[in-house]
Amino acid sequence: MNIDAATLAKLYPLDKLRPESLDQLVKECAIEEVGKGAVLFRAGDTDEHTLYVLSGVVRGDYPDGKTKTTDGNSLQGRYALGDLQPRRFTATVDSMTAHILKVDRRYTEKVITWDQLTRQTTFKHYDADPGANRWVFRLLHNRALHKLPTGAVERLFQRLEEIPVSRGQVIIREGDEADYFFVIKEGTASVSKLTEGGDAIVAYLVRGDTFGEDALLTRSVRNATVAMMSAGKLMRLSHRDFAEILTPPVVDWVSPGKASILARQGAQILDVRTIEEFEERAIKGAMNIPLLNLRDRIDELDRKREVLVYCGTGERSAAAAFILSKIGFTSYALQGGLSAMMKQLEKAPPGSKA
Ligand SMILES: Nc1ncnc2c1ncn2[C@@H]1O[C@@H]2COP(=O)(O)O[C@H]2[C@H]1O
Repeated sequence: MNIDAATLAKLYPLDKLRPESLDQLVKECAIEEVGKGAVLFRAGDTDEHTLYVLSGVVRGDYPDGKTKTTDGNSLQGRYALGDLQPRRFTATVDSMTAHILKVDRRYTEKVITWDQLTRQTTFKHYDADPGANRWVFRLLHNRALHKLPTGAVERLFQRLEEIPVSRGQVIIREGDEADYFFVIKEGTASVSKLTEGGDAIVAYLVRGDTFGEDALLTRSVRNATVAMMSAGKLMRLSHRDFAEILTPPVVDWVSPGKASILARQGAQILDVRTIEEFEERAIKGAMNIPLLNLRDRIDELDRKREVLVYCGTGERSAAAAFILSKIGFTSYALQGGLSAMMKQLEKAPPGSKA
């Protein structure tokens, strides 16, 4: 069974979306053909997907013994299957086969928010040309934004300010004070760092990519130079708006007490200070990836486990938690940094019941 925008347009609440939003969402959808007895989710599960029964029959068994049936060939198939989280019932395929459409719940929510926002006549960033809005859909893939409540996504788009940029223009210079966070609306940019051998390009950025968050979060100077490789447009967010809208929902702070519980439950402990600082004193069992190397060494972390990040005070760990969130890690930044954690460990060493 193929999925196209017309199929999505029959489903609630996707039927309200603009064609360009449906076209983007189609790319994120998967249809699975499953056989009788397959369990789609269990009561109590929490997961990232919204499911629709496109064909076949699915039985829902509630913990109290009640059951309900969803027939994909009837109107019921137009509504998401038991969309509350955690799941209220166990969903099992009851027909010989069923076709189940699966889509990332949080991405869908963000697309719906953007779509509704652009219908407001006061909204300044909507462009009737569908191609001109591609940066938005790419930006919405940024996993850090998935943590933003709907109101914050609206505020983010309202406060972004568009600026035209020319080829070769330096947007951020390594060592400068920080003022703005940027999203690329049109064009490409390079990120370079000063090395002993001169400037070295470390990354290329394209439409929908973001940059400039490190210095805002660490309250230090820019750690790289970002220059435009082509003319284009940037969207920028002031330091103040970044701190108000993006930092609180994206960076999850934990107290030393909660951090010890996370560590006991198997979270990876990541120290983002320099090698010298790490060698002098560190939390037992921690791995060291200095903040400046984190983007290049991300593969050393286990994506399936939570990451507890710490540094000296909390500022570098906030930036690290932001970088990790962007690519889908569940990460926490330790409030108060290493010394707060050391005090906690003296009170309750690992393995103790406290
Ligand atoms: N290796 C990298 N890959 C991608 N982006 C980077 C890399 N290093 C630095 N940056 C970005 O370049 C920006 C320079 O300014 P900031 O330090 O505020 O934030 C930095 C990051 O957003």
